[in-house]
Amino acid sequence: MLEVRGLVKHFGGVRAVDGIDFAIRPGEVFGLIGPNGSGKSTTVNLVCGLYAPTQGQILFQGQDIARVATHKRLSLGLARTFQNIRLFTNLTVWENLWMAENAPAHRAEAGFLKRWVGGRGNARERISQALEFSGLAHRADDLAGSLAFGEQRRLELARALAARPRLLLLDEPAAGMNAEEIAQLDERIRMLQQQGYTILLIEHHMELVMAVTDRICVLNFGRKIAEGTPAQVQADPAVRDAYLGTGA
Ligand SMILES: Nc1ncnc2c1ncn2[C@@H]1O[C@H](COP(=O)(O)OP(=O)(O)OP(=O)(O)O)[C@@H](O)[C@H]1O
Repeated sequence: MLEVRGLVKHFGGVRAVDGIDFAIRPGEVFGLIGPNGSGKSTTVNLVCGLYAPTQGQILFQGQDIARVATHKRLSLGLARTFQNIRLFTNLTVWENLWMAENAPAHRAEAGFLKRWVGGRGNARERISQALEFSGLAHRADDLAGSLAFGEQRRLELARALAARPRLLLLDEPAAGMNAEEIAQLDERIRMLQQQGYTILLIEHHMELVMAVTDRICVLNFGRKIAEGTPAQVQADPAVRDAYLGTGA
């Protein structure tokens, strides 16, 4: 589904990502973890197109997208949520989803009026489903800015889903959430996987990562130090060393 080969990103003298490789299989939940500053966000930004790589390939369904514009990546089926919530706070919940449904990726498919009345494959129906899935149906007409923090995070997820991605990038979705919200997030990630989504999860909350991922890639100082199942990476001395300084 997504393969990263020899990916490098330097910011001046900082080697934020320093030659990493990994491959995500269709239908899996793939975790990307590592201590602060290890290169996770930079990797996600490279994959979704916010940054151009210094070197390396990003293959999405076999096509090298390393130089493809962000909105085109969205149309190919790559959507993300942000670590820092980025919603249109002056629009309603429903309108935020409608904007996503009508992302540049889908604009060419039908005229405005046709889309507005829900002509293109029932956009309204899909928005309803995204609202239902994220537990926000009762807040559809409220301004996004008036939602509680946890609800805004759910709206971020719903918005990414409304773009109908094949690969969903979740950038620290549990940040700032309480235990109950994290349990709900855990459940939602599993449901999305059952529905056929492929997910790249960047997360600091280890319990969540270990519970929902199939495989994990561990970064440290911009390099991959381990890859494997949750059990394998947890038992890896290099990983324990990177996190706790208590390895081999
Ligand atoms: N735009 C930038 N300009 C310069 N340096 C940057 C930039 N973005 C990231 N870096 C540096 O690159 C390195 C990797 O940062 P990155 O944000 O990718 O790490 P991270 O693993 O996502 O960290 P965190 O867990 O704290 O979010 C860090 O040393 C960081 O300071």
